[in-house]
Amino acid sequence: MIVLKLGGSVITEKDRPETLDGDALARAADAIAALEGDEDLVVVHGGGSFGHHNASEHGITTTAGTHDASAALDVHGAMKTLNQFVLGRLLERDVEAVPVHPFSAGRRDAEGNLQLPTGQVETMLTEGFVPVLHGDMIAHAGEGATVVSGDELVATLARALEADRVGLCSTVPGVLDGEDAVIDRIDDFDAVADVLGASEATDVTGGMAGKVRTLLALEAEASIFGLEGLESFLAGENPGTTID
Ligand SMILES: Nc1ncnc2c1ncn2[C@@H]1O[C@H](COP(=O)(O)OP(=O)(O)OP(=O)(O)O)[C@@H](O)[C@H]1O
Ligand SMILES: C=C(C)CCOP(=O)(O)O
Repeated sequence: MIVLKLGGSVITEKDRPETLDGDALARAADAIAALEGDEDLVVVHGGGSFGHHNASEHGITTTAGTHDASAALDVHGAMKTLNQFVLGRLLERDVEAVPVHPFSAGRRDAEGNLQLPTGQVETMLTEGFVPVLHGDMIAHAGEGATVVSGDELVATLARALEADRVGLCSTVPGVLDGEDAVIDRIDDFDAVADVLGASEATDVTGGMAGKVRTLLALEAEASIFGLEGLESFLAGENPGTTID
């Protein structure tokens, strides 16, 4: 069982609102379609230039919510638009991709912890589908609705489904050190904290520091790599940075 996140920074042009990077998405879809064997795959995608701009305009983050349904739907609608593009590129390649919209499926409790039932995802997998989730809005006790990042969804799914492998395909070839070289392995947040930054583009969910923190908390080993590493990751290798 593999849980794979396609970073919004890879599949969109993150600096230009609601702009797809069609070539990059096609390459990612090619790599997924080439996955051999009968390994289960769950795909999660991030927002990139879809979702983050809308959330930022409304002042919505993962902790600061809104009770304004039209603001929530603005962000959710942008993410559904991107989800349609991702599904479309996968379907064109005969990947049996089906959507799961987290806004309709999960919630956060008053402490902000994500609760995401996964029965539908498990049944989809058993029936031969590739579930495709995405960063989204989510009902949040006491806050209205907040943003849930694709990274959080990956971590929650990996735990619930007992994933063997977790991959984050981003726009960088891995986590970079102070000299921009890829760090091979990270097992301690403090050892790398000073090189981990936010995203360079509009991003309400935490950039690289948030990713490393989230992945370190997982039991399964995880990899962060660029588009050029996606095929080898799906083939069982460990491109980029391994987080354990
Ligand atoms: N030490 C680091 N190594 C690599 N990237 C870093 C580092 N510090 C900060 N970054 C930034 O983190 C970005 C990746 O995080 P980002 O959240 O944008 O990725 P994503 O998950 O692909 O996109 P999205 O959040 O839209 O889904 C890089 O593009 C880079 O700007
Ligand atoms: C709704 C939004 C902003 C999606 C956030 O998902 P991410 O790009 O994985 O951080």
